Amino acid sequence: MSVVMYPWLAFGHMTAFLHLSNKLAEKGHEIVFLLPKKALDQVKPLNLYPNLITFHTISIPHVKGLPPGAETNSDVPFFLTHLLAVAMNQTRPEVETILRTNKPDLVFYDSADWIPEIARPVGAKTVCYNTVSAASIALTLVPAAELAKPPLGYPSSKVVLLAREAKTLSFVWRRHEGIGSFFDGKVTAMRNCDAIAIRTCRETEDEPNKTSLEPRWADWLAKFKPGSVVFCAFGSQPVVDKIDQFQELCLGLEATGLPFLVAIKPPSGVSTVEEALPEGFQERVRGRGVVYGGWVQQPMILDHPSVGCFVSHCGFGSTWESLMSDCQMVLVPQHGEQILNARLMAEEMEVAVEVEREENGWFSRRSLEDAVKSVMGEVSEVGEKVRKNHDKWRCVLSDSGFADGYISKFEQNLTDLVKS
Ligand SMILES: C[C@@H]1O[C@@H](OC[C@H]2O[C@@H](Oc3cc4c(O)cc(O)cc4[o+]c3-c3ccc(O)c(O)c3)[C@H](O)[C@@H](O)[C@@H]2O)[C@H](O)[C@H](O)[C@H]1O
Ligand SMILES: O=c1ccn([C@@H]2O[C@H](COP(=O)(O)OP(=O)(O)O[C@H]3OC[C@@H](O)[C@H](O)[C@H]3O)[C@@H](O)[C@H]2O)c(=O)[nH]1
Repeated sequence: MSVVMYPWLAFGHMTAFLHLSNKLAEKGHEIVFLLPKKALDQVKPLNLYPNLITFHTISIPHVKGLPPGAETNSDVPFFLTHLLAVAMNQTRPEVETILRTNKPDLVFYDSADWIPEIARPVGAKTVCYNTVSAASIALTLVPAAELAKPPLGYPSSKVVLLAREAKTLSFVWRRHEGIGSFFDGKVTAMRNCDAIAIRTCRETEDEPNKTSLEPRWADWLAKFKPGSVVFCAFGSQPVVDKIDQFQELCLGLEATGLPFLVAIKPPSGVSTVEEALPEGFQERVRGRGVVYGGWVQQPMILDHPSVGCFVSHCGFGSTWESLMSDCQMVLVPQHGEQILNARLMAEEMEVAVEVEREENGWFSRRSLEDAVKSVMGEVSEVGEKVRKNHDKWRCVLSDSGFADGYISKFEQNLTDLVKS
């Protein structure tokens, strides 16, 4: 089959689409992968089948209100995400031309809800591929009487939001000029496609990677004892918005006394992470702690023998990557969808520890320090419990028959869809 993929302009989505592309290419299918120019450097190394997966860069137009040159979510503050959706909508003519030229059998998309309208005339079937958890979809898209009330038949009493956390979902129904609401867009995307796919269960992020870890990090990590370093990463988007919370995070890691590497975007109001660091912090942690504002090779860092703990924001990509690693996991989710991923890991599967928050939703350096120590301490009941459960899950999820079964069935469904 020939397939075109056009994911939402966020790394968490692009990487998930690329992992699926690898699985389809492994079966011999051809993929044209559409993405903004700026994302190419990060996404290209994940391509395991360059003979079958071709990247095609799309020009993302400037929209008033977006930072100049913004092309992906990592260039855009969270509260302006809707403008990135406006920019993506303006790429429709370019994508239409690509579909007319390529005449694919299938087009995969998640956010660009107009894809079915331009795919149908060229005879292509469409798949709305959801890269976030089924729980997040259920709580945001199934209309319920109360905000974020789980719909009928929802299988968990633990993967839920507290009342104050549910308030963060108000953006779902907020209408924006020209694009309507997030809810409208997602429902249109789901209604008009020929098939809905959801990324769930065994993930593909544990693919062997062809490149090696950058020497600057490999050399730095090699200085520390096996399993001793805390790696903290908050995804590709700026998520810790407030400078005070950013500093609590740094101070909490400092207080653990362990070596640590943080990869995070700067908070609002500053342009580099260095400007936001607490006073005297760099001098105090020199030699054992680094806070870095650029892109790092996360899966490879998680795989490094010196790394023993992953402090994560619970993006769904990072959630799967941490599950497949053998790091202890500490969770500091920032938004509704990430909070649900955290509940799944901490409450339902009991493989991780979620950092406690105060009534106002903030976490303190002390709560972060406690959470890290609870999983890294040599004699810790909690640490032992989550490690044991995590080992069990990793074993189940890594079994090769497990993943292959899913992919083969999925490929068969796609073949039937194309023939139908
Ligand atoms: C703060 C607001 O953020 C903006 O959200 C965009 C981000 O949305 C993330 O997550 C979701 C994606 C999907 C999806 O692809 C398909 C679905 O059927 C449902 C969802 O739901 C969510 C989701 C759910 C709950 C929640 O609290 C969320 O924050 C998101 C996506 O992964 C991320 O990459 C996007 O950037 C939103 O546009 C809004 O304008 C902002 O104010
Ligand atoms: O420096 C970096 C940052 C990120 N990454 C990779 O980029 C991906 C990030 O994806 P995540 O899903 O974890 O997080 P993001 O915040 O980028 O994603 C976004 O879309 C997916 C949603 O589940 C998240 O809630 C949303 O924030 C991961 O595969 C991670 O390994 C790096 O390799 N290096």
